[in-house]
Amino acid sequence: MMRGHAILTGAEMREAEQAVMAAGIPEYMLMERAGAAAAEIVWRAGGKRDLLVLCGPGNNGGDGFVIARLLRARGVAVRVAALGKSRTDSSMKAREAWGGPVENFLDAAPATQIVDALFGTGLSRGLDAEVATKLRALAEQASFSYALDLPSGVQTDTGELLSDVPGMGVCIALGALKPAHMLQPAATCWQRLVCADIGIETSHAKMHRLAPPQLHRPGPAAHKYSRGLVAVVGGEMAGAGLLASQAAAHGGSGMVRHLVQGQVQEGPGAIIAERTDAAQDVAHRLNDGRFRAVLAGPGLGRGKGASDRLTAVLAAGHPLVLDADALVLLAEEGLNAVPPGAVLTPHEGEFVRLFGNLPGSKVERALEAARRSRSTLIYKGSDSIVAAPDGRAVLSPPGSSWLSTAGTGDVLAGLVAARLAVTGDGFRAACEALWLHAEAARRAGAAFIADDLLVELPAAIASRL
Ligand SMILES: NC(=O)C1=CN([C@@H]2O[C@H](COP(=O)(O)OP(=O)(O)OC[C@H]3O[C@@H](n4cnc5c(N)ncnc54)[C@H](OP(=O)(O)O)[C@@H]3O)[C@@H](O)[C@H]2O)[C@@H](O)CC1
Ligand SMILES: Nc1ncnc2c1ncn2[C@@H]1O[C@H](COP(=O)(O)OP(=O)(O)O)[C@@H](O)[C@H]1O
Ligand SMILES: [K+]
Repeated sequence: MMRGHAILTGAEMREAEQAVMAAGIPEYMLMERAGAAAAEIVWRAGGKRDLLVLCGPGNNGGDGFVIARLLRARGVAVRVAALGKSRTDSSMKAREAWGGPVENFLDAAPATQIVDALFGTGLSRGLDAEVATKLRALAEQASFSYALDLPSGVQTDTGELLSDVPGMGVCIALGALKPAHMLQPAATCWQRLVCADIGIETSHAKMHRLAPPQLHRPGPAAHKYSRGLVAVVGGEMAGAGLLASQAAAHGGSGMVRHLVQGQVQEGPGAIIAERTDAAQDVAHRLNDGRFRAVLAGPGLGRGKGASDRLTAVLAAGHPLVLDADALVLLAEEGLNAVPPGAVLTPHEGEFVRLFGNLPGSKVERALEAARRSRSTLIYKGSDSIVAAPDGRAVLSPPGSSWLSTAGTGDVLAGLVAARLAVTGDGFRAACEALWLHAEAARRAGAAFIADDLLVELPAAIASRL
């Protein structure tokens, strides 16, 4: 599977930094690397436009002093404004190397470009109100704004805003991404995110950014069963099952059987829709060893009939994708009812029903839920997370907010079922489906409805072959 950028928490970042230092590279050299990488980004974006670097008391501020020095050397009119004294050895050294005037932050006049190097991963509380207000004013008056590592006020591991954070142009992540670069509300505080390599070892990271998948076209020996047979078990709301089954068909599976409750609705001829009103009809149809994935939940319903259908699904013993009403029904029975090894796709409401109000960041909650349910999760939202019981997590960057419309979750669930049937790997399937879903939404543009995502899926898949 293609791996995206590594994501490290603040503590993991410090450990990685310690490892580099243990290998003989002093902290100040890392600061020079960070400052040089960021200065290059600022130089390419803003050239010789006048620049104000806002430096805090810690190493984030130290990085700022390095940027100021390097861009001054390139002929940029640089001013520096600091929030008090520099308190770390490296930042004192960087300040000394700058050697130029240092204005008082609260008195600083605006500039065409600003670098926010007030606080990074060391932020321990929200900014004082007057500091936050001044930062907003300077950011709003600048044409180019850069947040160094993180915008000041953003909590590194949770993505919470501990104080008011102005919108920034570019966020320059240093060494590795941090959870806040993917999590809401932080992840919408900038227009562009870049990650600067500073030589930190990240190969051990358990968290990664969602990467475009590497997909494969069917080989010459492929046939519909070898490509993966999917069952979508529908219920009371026919439309949801129809959306999910079409997504499963377009998502790359070889064949989709849609087990419908009630009248079979008009749908694509390629999907084998069968009326299976009684739970034993579902059980009978699923008694087929060729199924590589069974999806239940979209439009299932929550009454006795739905519960019986779900029981038949669980008893069949196939690889499972459980969404929507299936999750609500399972939540009523308690976590032990969740079959280990399934892929669960809860939105926030379903997540809380299943797992209660878990503490911690969204990633921590996702990982804890995956561990407790022994299942792979897609914890949905504008910062969807794939989490596995073994501690792996993949975080998706903010996607199209037009996805916030009915039925898009059904499409995602169908896609997961398709990719599970193709790959046989729940975690991989979840990541591939999440990427394809986001890509289909991107291609669909504005004001789409869930059905429009289906039309975009072939192109989304073709783009990754
Ligand atoms: N790790 C790495 O590999 C590398 C890290 N690098 C860089 O280091 C950055 C992390 O540096 P850092 O740890 O010194 O923390 P930083 O964000 O500068 O702030 C800490 C200071 O701020 C203070 N403070 C906190 N909140 C406050 C508030 N609301 N209002 C006022 N004060 C507040 C806090 O004081 P205290 O909480 O103790 O009161 C402390 O004095 C990282 O983001 C990256 O830019 C690179 O140089 C190279 C490689
Ligand atoms: N504001 C948003 N930005 C990006 N994606 C979103 C947003 N809101 C919802 N989504 C995505 O849209 C889908 C909605 O799924 P869900 O809530 O289950 O809807 P439904 O049950 O109606 O299909 C999920 O994939 C979710 O991650
Ligand atoms: K910052």
